[in-house]
Formats: sequence, structure tokens, C-alpha cells
Amino acid sequence: MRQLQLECIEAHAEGEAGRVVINAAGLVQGATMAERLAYCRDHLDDLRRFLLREPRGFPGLCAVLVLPPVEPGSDLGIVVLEQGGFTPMSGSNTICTVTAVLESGIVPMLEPVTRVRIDTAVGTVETEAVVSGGKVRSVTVANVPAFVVGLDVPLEVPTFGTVAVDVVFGGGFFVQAPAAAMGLTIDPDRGRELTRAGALLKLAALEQLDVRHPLNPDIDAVGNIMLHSGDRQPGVQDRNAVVLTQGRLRADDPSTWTGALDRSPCGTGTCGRMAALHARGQLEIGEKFSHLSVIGTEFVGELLGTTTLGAYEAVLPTITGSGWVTGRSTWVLDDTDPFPAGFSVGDIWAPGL
Ligand SMILES: O=C(O)[C@H]1NCC[C@@H]1O
Repeated sequence: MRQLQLECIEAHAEGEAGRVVINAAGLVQGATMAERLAYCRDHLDDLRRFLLREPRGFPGLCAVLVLPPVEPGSDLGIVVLEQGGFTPMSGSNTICTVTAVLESGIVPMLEPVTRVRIDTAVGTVETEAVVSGGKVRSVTVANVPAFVVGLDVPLEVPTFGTVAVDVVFGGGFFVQAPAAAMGLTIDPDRGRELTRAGALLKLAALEQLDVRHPLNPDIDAVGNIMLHSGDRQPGVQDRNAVVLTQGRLRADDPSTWTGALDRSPCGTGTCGRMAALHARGQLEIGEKFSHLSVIGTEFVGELLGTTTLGAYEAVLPTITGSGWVTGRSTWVLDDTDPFPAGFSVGDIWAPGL
């Protein structure tokens, strides 16, 4: 007997897969997006694993629950599912969602530009899709304010020693460091070493850093890690590799020191990186910022202005990229299936997490 049936539009944004769940409204309770995110974290973690892990998912996959809006004038709300947990916001997943809801007709498409307003647990996000011939060509996401918690913060990282990192918020909290500081380059061939370094940075961040979003105190931990190409230099292309870890990391278990690299240039990470570069005097308001992923795909960022958020000086970041629909799927759970929350195997992940 089938107990659960999830209707999805499969998509990717600049290579990063996002499974957009379009019939999840009845599964999530809460009057605000913050309450809904908290509800997902408390009650729907098995659903997240069901969607993202084997035998239905894969390590490079994220998903999005498309929910009714909560703010007047918004079109929808989203909660993002990553391998490490539920998150309030994601650039690639927002682009996947906008592309999916417009190309499927869930939200009417108006040529040449359609605006889609999206509620998240850290604020409302305005998006602008360039459309022609019934297709979404690109999506610009005017993200929630991004800010710097600290620049060059010393972290004691297992096996690496002291590493100076930037702690930033760009829709989620990130620790960001030059790949060179870990003896690495941003190259897909070094993926295994990049994920190991990212996992160890995250372990250190979770133990040593206190972060809290001024508008949503439940957002209180570093989520993802960005290794980047370092200070901006004329003629040098900015690149990054964002490490998405699994849920549980343990300092005493090297099998957990792993993760998957974001295949896109990471929208939230790019927004946080732009906040840090602005604070360092390396990115002006209104200047375009081309950021490449580990596979060479691009988001173009821009800071539209500044604002304040609680005690933080913040910037107003946008990112632009493209998404593509890759399929339609219906995921079901048979009540005799032994893996209702999926599984992971130590050939690519830490086993059993
Ligand atoms: O673009 C982003 O913001 C992200 N991509 C996958 C993980 C992050 O949420």
C-alpha cells in the first residue's frame, strides 16, 4: 500500500540538482515561514532523507518544498532540503523553483519578464525571470540581506591547524576560506580533498563559532563551507567550491569527514562572499561579480545597496543564473519498503548517517 506520494519537477541550476516538490503543502504546518522551517526540522527529517538519499536520491541532490505564501503579494514559500538538513534559503534551489513553477504553469509566465516573489524563513526574496518562447532563460534572485559576522577569524581545524576564515551570512551562515590556505586548488579532480577540508572546517566552526540570525534566532549554526580563490586580482577569475556535508560530523570518526561539492557556484555562498569582499574593499556597490563553480558554471552577482540588520551592517545582493527542467517524477513510499528514510554507504558517504 502506498502511504506517501510526492509530485516533483526535477531541475538543475548551473549543474546543481534541485527536486522541486509541488504537492507538499499539506505536509507542513506553521503560520510563518520560520514556524514551517522549524516544523520541518522537528517532524519531517525522514521525508528529507526519503527524497535525498539512496535509493531515490543521490549525494549531489537538494530539494525544495513549494508551499503557499504567507506574506501579502507573495507567490509562494519555500523550505530547502539539503543533505545536511533543512535550510531557509538557497540560490540554486530558488532558480530551480522559479524555472519549474513558470515552465509548468503553476505560476503564470509573462514574457519578456516574470516576477516571482518567494517567502523564506529569513525574509522575502524577489526574483525576476527572463522568459521567451515559453522558456525561462535566466533568473535573478534579489536575496535577503547578507552580512559579515567576522573577517579572518582564527579557527583551529583538525589536521590543518589554525586557518583564518570569514564568517558570513548570505541566506545561511558560511565559513569561507581561500582554498590555498588549506593547500588546495578549486579543481574537480581534487573533490575528495576539498570535501574533507570542508568537513573539517565545519566541525571546527560548529565547535568554536557562535552565530545567530538577528531576525530568526533558530538560524544559529554554520551550514556550508566555501573554499574560494582568495583576494580579487585583476585578470583572475573568481571561483569557489562549496562543501555540503551530511547531517552528522564527528571529530573522532574520519569516515564522516566527507561531503558533496555544490555543482553550482552556490547562490547563498556567493552572496556571503560578496558581503565579505565589500567589507574588504574589493567589491563596490553596483559592480558585477562573476563567480564560477568547481565545474565552471557561473552566477553573476551584484550588490544593489546597503542596509542594517539588527546590529549588522548588511548588503543587498543579487545573483543571476539559469535553471533547466530535467524531468517530472512521482516518488512513492510502499509501506513494505525497508528504506523509508533512505540509506548511505561508505563508498561515497559516511555509512549509515
Ligand atoms: O545556491 C545555493 O545557495 C546552494 N546550492 C546548494 C546548496 C546551497 O543552498
